[in-house]
Amino acid sequence: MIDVVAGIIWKDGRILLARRGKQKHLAGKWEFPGGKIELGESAEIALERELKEELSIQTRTEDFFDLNIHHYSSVSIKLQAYNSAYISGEICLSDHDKIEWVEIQDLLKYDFAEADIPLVYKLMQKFGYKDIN
Ligand SMILES: Nc1nc2c([nH]c(=O)n2[C@@H]2O[C@H](COP(=O)(O)OP(=O)(O)OP(=O)(O)O)[C@@H](O)[C@H]2O)c(=O)[nH]1
Repeated sequence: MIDVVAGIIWKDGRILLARRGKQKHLAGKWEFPGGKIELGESAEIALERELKEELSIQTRTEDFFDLNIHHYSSVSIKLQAYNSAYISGEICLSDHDKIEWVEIQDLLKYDFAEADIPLVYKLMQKFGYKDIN
């Protein structure tokens, strides 16, 4: 099982989504940016480190949102999602090929990695979009 932390990064009422680049596992899928937690590292610090490495931005990890355990055919992941505040830095892509700042009601337009889908539904429900299946 791989421990992964992902950020629900907020700016001006929108959330940052990133699309996985061509050479990656789950290429072309949209995700909440983040990455693998290293041994001995807290989820909060891992998230800030990954966002700096992958997107070149400074963030502050805020509260825990939810976790989902998902079994892909090749790997099982424990995906922990945290709300995260964007602090500074201009986004510079390395592992992703596209980003978008998205309003909550538009989240379902994106083809998410499977492990993220329960998190997306929970997020939408939390903000009052209840009539979704
Ligand atoms: N960062 C991130 N990874 C996710 C999400 N959903 C999801 O299934 N994953 C999976 O979790 C794993 C860890 O993410 P990662 O971005 O560090 O993976 P990676 O293989 O690019 O890392 P690496 O190249 O440094 O080894 C990947 O298999 C990725 O597909 C998500 O929302 N955010």
